[in-house]
Amino acid sequence: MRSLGLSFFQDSPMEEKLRYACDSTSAASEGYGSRMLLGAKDDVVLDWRDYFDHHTFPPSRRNPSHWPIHPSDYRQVVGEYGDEMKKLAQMLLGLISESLGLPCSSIEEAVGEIYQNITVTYYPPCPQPELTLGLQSHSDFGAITLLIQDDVEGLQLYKDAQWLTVPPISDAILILIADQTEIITNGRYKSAQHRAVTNANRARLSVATFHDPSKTARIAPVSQLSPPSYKEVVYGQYVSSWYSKGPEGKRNLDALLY
Ligand SMILES: O=C(O)CCC(=O)C(=O)O
Ligand SMILES: [Fe+2]
Repeated sequence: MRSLGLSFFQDSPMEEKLRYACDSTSAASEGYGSRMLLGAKDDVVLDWRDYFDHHTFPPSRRNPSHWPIHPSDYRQVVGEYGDEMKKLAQMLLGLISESLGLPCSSIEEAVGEIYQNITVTYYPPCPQPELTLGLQSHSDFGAITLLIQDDVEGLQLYKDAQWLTVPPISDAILILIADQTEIITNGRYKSAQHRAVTNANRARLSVATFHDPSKTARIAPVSQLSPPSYKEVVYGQYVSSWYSKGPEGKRNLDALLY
């Protein structure tokens, strides 16, 4: 999966990449995009990254003709990778449920049908890394994210009021709890606040596989873990507000706290 992503970003001519350009006016649309955005003060670059987003579940959203055609096994590998990651995500949600004394299916039932997106992110070397981030501080807004990275440092986690660099173990799958799991477990599991930094010398690649509820799902803490500390939210409204206000750490989740 990583080598396919790298091949797309490093070997495809720009003209080929732009054939898959996503709709930059709508959030998380499928395809190739670049977020080398200028901030309000027009000399501030917000995110230093290129990415390709694939919609892989439910099956009705999966349309491999939207994905790169080179290398020749690209579409098949993305499909199989999505299938395996979904099974792993379901197993993990089951184990998290059981660890809280809940039936194995509790969190998955609260999430409902799983929407899966696979985002390959390419962070080119950045000539002045001290001026920008690869990806600003956020927690993922869905239920659970499975992340793989290459051997280049860049991912950082916020813990105990400081940023810790995650060792880039290239054959590990990193599990990131996301906001809806924090709500459903009533804060017993916390979503991970993270960001990516850039460096001047080496490009970095990561593949994040997000598992989210449907936009119409109503998400609330499970009744067994009451009294609820978080207000119920319609997932689609949560995502819209996340995109319109921006992440700034975990402020969108904090806004739901009683
Ligand atoms: O590149 C990384 O390691 C992190 C990517 C990420 O956090 C995201 O896409 O939400
Ligand atoms: Fe993330």
